[in-house]
Amino acid sequence: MTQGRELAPAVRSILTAASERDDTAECDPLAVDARSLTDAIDRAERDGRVPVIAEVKPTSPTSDGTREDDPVELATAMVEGGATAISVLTEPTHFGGSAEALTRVREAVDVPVLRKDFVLDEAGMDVVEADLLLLIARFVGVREPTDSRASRNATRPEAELDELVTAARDRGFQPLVEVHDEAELEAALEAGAEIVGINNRDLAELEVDLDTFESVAPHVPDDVTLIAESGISGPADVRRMREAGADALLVGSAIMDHAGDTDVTANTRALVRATAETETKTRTQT
Ligand SMILES: O=C(O)c1ccccc1NCC(=O)[C@H](O)[C@H](O)COP(=O)(O)O
Repeated sequence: MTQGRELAPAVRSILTAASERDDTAECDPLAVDARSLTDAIDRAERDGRVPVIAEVKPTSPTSDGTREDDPVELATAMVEGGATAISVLTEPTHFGGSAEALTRVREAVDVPVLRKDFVLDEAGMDVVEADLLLLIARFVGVREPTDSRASRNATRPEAELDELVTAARDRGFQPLVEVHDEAELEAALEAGAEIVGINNRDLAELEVDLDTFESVAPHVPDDVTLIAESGISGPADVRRMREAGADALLVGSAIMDHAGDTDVTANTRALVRATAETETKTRTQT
């Protein structure tokens, strides 16, 4: 799915690192007993909370700094602020994440936990248990060329999106398929995705534009759980994404506040309580 436009150098570097990762040791496929995201969203809606998936994101290529806080303390503080689910970056080199952090977070909270990483094939799934697993449509079927001819990963076959969706479900994960445009959405739906994230961050330029969600969301069938990802900076953006049809929002930077080091409970709560009583969802099936 990456044909066409160039990727930002930081994203190329992320993909190269993903291709060369040695945490994808050959091991038995995981068998996960997953916590349901849709049930968690329903609970939030009943409580009058905007469903927010709060992200433990120590740093990133576009962050203003790094937060060194313990991931468990961050995650429990986010849940205290009303988060419906937690996303944990497990990519170590560019995001400061780890599989161990995810495991500790999942043990500490009772909400669903998303593994946010750059999974390119089935072997990449069997690293750590999580309730949801991110699959990025743009990166499926593509492996960055590696200089390391010795890298055993260079010989792993590339997978198709439908195969990865099935493989994730076979392990018990709920696959969250991330898209950025209509073509990727079509591929995600053809692959059988039931949870779709529209990423407002363009991985070619790393620029964020909330218009992306607004333009792609109307093409998402109503029976798909739809998540607005990236660039949601405050309550006004929450309202905007909800009005455009988001069932839930994935928020990292605005909660982590890498530069300001503010209270993640308060930051989460501000988003969870962003909507007034008059909330509308205008997504229509096409
Ligand atoms: O966040 C980045 O800088 C980034 C750069 C390159 C590829 C992916 C990147 N982010 C991954 C994410 O999906 C976000 O962490 C997530 O959607 C939350 O975004 P935000 O609320 O804007 O931090």
